[in-house]
Amino acid sequence: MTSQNSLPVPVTAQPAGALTGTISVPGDKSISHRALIFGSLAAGTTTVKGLLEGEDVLRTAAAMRQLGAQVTRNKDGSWEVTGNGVGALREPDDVLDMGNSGTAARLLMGLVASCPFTTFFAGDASLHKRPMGRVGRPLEEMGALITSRSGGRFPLGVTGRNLMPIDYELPVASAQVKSAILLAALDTPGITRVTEPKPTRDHTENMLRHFGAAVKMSAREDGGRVIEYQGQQELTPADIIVPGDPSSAAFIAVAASILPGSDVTITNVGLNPLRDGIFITLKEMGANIEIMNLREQAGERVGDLRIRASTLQGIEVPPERAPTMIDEFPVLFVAASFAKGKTVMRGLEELRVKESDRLAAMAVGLKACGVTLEELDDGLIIDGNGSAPMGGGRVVTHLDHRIAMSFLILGLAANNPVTVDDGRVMETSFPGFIDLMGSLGAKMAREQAE
Ligand SMILES: O=C(O)C1=C[C@@H](OP(=O)(O)O)[C@@H](O)[C@H](O)C1
Ligand SMILES: C=C(OP(=O)(O)O)C(=O)O
Repeated sequence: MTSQNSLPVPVTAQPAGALTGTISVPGDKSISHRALIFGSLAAGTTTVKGLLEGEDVLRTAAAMRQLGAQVTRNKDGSWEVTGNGVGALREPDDVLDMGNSGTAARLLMGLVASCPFTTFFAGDASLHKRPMGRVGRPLEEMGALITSRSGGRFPLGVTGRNLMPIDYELPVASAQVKSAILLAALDTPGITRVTEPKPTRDHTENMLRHFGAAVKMSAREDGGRVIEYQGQQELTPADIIVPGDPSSAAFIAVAASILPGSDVTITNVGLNPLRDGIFITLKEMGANIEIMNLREQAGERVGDLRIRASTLQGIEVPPERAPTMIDEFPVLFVAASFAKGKTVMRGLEELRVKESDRLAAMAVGLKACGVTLEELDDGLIIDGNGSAPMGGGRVVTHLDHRIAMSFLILGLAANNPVTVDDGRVMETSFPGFIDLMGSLGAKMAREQAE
């Protein structure tokens, strides 16, 4: 893992011309974590193609090995995961280091809650600030024992037990909490029921089905969803092709929309209807995004995106859409900074507990780049005048990959270069970001060490 063992590497984006070309983005981070986890629980070997080889996912790979699965990379870039069946994990002989990854941390807490041993977890400075009680509480209700620092934060230990199923309504819209409970339910007799008032990404449910398990999902009249899982079903190995990450594609979609003359095609992008809110929102703002070649791949919707530059208008983003684009708000804030008029984005209190407080980090950086905005408790109102912001300045990324990439996109289209203080953290979700952007014509460079 590179991002923690070396000095910060500032990266600068220079104002650029049109972006053009056809590319694909690295694999979906959410699906990649789950492919490794479920592959490790099925008895036999699962081959995974297109796995995201970003630091967050490599943490999950390392953790699954520590828990007794065989996880290997083939020469052709595919991965093989061999498990021993549900309930067959072994006690790790060291702490599981989850690095910067909230998804790895929370999903694996759920997974080990039914294992008859104690698993210790730690992570980086960003992860140690993030709330884990939201996962710890339902797991304790099921019978697991969580020992943590005050406030339920990392580092912590999860002592697994024979669990009881629960009927749990999520207090926050979180696919990580939902998934942690479903993973705890895998080896728990009886039916576990999770209700989500606002539907969140359903990759865990899709993948359980892909591995042959029965999952009942029902829609409520008020728009919520109920997921029921009968524990102790066997999982059958099932090969996976991971689609490109829509959260990564979003950076390029915004860049191509705001850089005049751009015409970029991104092939093989995951377009799960619970992940595509950013593209719907950009289109509502006037972006020219064409979705082509829609298809189904390993239980997930996939398509190609063609994005041509356009003039964006400010809009009000429906707060109920937030869960379908929760990681894309930082780059949407950038798009809104180039739009004409006010863009109102609310219902975003969850952004305060991501890798950084993304509302605060973005507000400070955007203001330093000359953007007019109002920071609310639960969102931002950005008032654009339809032309490029001034840019300039050096932005603090707070160990947050999405803050780093968002400001580099802003720097491409602003009047002056933008520098982010540390680009290493982009490796967590988008390895090769600088080179891929360069292949489209963007100018981004790491500062040379003296
Ligand atoms: O389940 C997942 O893979 C994820 C869920 C989301 O987090 P929350 O569950 O905290 O909303 C998202 O922000 C994260 O990047 C990935
Ligand atoms: C919030 C994110 O990830 P995680 O919660 O897995 O750290 C993200 O990738 O934007």
